Amino acid sequence: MSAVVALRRTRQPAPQPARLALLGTGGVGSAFVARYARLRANGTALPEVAWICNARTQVAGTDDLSAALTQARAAPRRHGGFPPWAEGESPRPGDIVVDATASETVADWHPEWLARGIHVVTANKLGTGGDLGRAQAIADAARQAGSRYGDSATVGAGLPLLRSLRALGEGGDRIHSIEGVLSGSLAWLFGQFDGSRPFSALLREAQASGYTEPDPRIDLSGEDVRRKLLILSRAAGFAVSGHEVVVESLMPAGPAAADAADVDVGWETLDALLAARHAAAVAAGRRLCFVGRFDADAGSQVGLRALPAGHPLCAGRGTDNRVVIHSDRYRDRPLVIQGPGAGTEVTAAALLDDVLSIAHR
Ligand SMILES: NC(=O)C1=CN([C@@H]2O[C@H](COP(=O)(O)OP(=O)(O)OC[C@H]3O[C@@H](n4cnc5c(N)ncnc54)[C@H](O)[C@@H]3O)[C@@H](O)[C@H]2O)C=CC1
Ligand SMILES: N[C@@H](CC=O)C(=O)O
Repeated sequence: MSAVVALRRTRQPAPQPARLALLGTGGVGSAFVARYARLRANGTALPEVAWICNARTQVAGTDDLSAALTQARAAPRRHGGFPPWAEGESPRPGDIVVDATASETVADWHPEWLARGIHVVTANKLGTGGDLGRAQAIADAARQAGSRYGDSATVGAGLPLLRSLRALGEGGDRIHSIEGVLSGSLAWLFGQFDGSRPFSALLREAQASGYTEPDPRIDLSGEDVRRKLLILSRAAGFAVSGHEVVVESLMPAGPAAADAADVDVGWETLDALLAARHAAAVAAGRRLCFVGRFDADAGSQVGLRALPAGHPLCAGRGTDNRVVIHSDRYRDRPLVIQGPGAGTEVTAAALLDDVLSIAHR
């Protein structure tokens, strides 16, 4: 006769629903809130936004997210001290932090959150495109804690670049090279620049359209492309350090040395410089393209190139990124991925795609 032993069950607390914390209420953060509200209104199940934060304040999420966003954006400047979100209630395991800042401080928190079981979704490239140690700490923390790192907004504003590289690696392919136009703002600028309007005027337009970094020097110095190339090559399995990427900067000395607040002051110094490069390229039947290249054997470079007008890298339009990947299976004919690679709306959409993929897993 068998005995059925009733085991007394220890009562498990009901799992708490995941919440969202949005850090950053600039162009991308605001577009995130607008898209979030649209998706919710259409019936998409999304975690509640518990906090909206920026460098100045933290506002509790309410049903009226647009009002919470307005309140956060209107908060007065603050000087020194911990960021407001670091002083309040912490997210708990299972929550999702969305990083729509360009902040080193916030990027430094990525490994810490992941280690605590908090998922991170980011447009901020500094987490995996900056210091190699931090990028490795992010990967280790996510693996050990089982938390997720949504990074599709960091390169190509959500184009299927990182996921394609990872799929190739998982399928046993070694990546040979990754080359392309990786800056949406510079693609747009060099596509528009025909000598009829000063480069500085176009730059201000790109800035107003939300294509550039908060500090456009990050684009013009090639730093943004260096970060993206590092993110891509690291995702392809190569432990590349920033100093291994040879970068040609477009920055003239004046704006390079200016305070961030005065950064608009010297853009006119770019005009003559780039007009001369443009005229020389046109005279040779070429087009200016700002290109990043990672080669598994020959290293990495970033810089402005004058390419034959029919060159495959010149085929994009507007803010298009165009990336050419060679791997074991794509040895002779590469995989080519092209599409809009900058802009607050596509970037916010990429962030929400990552949130949805984590929330609905
Ligand atoms: N604009 C685009 O096309 C794309 C942008 N990105 C990335 O998105 C991020 C945001 O870009 P934007 O919205 O244009 O910048 P933005 O300058 O308009 O906004 C940045 C926000 O971050 C906040 N912030 C700064 N330090 C903070 C801190 N310590 N704690 C909390 N909040 C802090 C600021 O208060 C501000 O609200 C950047 O990392 C950028 O590289 C990524 C892909 C495409
Ligand atoms: N400033 C960046 C924005 C997206 O990453 C770019 O120009 O591509």
